[in-house]
Amino acid sequence: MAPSKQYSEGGQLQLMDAERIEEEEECFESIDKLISQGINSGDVKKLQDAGIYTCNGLMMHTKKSLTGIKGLSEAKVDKICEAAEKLLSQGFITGSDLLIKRKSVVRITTGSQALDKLLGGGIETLCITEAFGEFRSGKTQLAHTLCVSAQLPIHMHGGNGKVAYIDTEGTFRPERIVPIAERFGMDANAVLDNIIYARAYTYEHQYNLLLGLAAKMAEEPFRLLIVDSVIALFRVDFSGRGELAERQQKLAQMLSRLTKIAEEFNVAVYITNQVIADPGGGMFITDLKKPAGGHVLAHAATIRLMLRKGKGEQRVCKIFDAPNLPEGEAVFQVTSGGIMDAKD
Ligand SMILES: Nc1ncnc2c1ncn2[C@@H]1O[C@H](COP(=O)(O)OP(=O)(O)OP(=O)(O)O)[C@@H](O)[C@H]1O
Repeated sequence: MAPSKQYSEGGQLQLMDAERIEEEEECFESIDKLISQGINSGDVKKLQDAGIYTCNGLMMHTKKSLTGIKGLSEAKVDKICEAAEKLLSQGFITGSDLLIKRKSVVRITTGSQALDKLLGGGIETLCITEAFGEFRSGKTQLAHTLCVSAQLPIHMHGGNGKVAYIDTEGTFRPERIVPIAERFGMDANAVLDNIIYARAYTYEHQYNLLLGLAAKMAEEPFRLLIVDSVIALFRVDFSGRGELAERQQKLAQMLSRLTKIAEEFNVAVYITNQVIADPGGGMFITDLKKPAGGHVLAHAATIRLMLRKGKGEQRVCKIFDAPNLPEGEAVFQVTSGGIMDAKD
């Protein structure tokens, strides 16, 4: 079996058997397994061509959307879903079983202990974390740091996995990865090789990139997906009040896709968002800002972080909304080595 990469104690990439990675990454059932349940390989191929690579992912589609795939009749879809149900147990589970399932959550360090503490350990897999704030508030720098820390071994508070980066504003800088990797004692070239990057130019392109990602995530161990920024293209491609309803509907579809990726592949999804003026914010406070994307984004993001500038290179992160984190703030700093604790 071909060797693949893993990290040593010092965080350097090492070679390890692909077999071991597979053992660790059995969090989903490959779509190929449907063949053992009597589904013919031609139909499995049709599912793959439609971007469905796992049985878990299949169960996240409605029958209506599956019958929309060319060559799949209603009867075939029924048979496929029945076969997938046999492979997965998708019904009710007990609270204790859910607690065991939640143990698979990985928390990826942000590079700052203060910020990690605020987040209960770091950026979580299985959900969407949104960071919003004004320009230069550190959203993209946090994304760059996570690109590296997601590759650290678990015992170093990393995710031991690859990273996918969708850039809608052209702000990703591979050269920033180099000093950040060095700071964590990792080989910068290997770290860059483990990041797959795509620049999106339209909201449709952004959505199609997500569909294509399923194939890659089913093949290799990914632990982090970044979309920086999730909303920018929607704000360009839909203009005015007249298109707002359609924009929100398409945004909801995109966010639903992100949630499904997080759950299907045990991946942390980190998205950045812009802020807009909040005219209804209050009579006495001028210059009040709120996150863009309205209720649709508010409901999709599990953990919402508000970033703002502090003194000098310091930045402040406030928990804006999170189901299981107490309210609080943490001060951190942007440095050439990425996000770090603030030095007073
Ligand atoms: N190499 C570096 N060393 C130290 N600080 C840096 C470095 N690179 C960027 N920064 C800091 O990070 C800030 C930019 O932060 P970032 O790009 O994350 O902002 P953002 O919140 O994503 O804003 P925008 O909405 O404009 O993309 C810069 O203003 C600078 O203060």
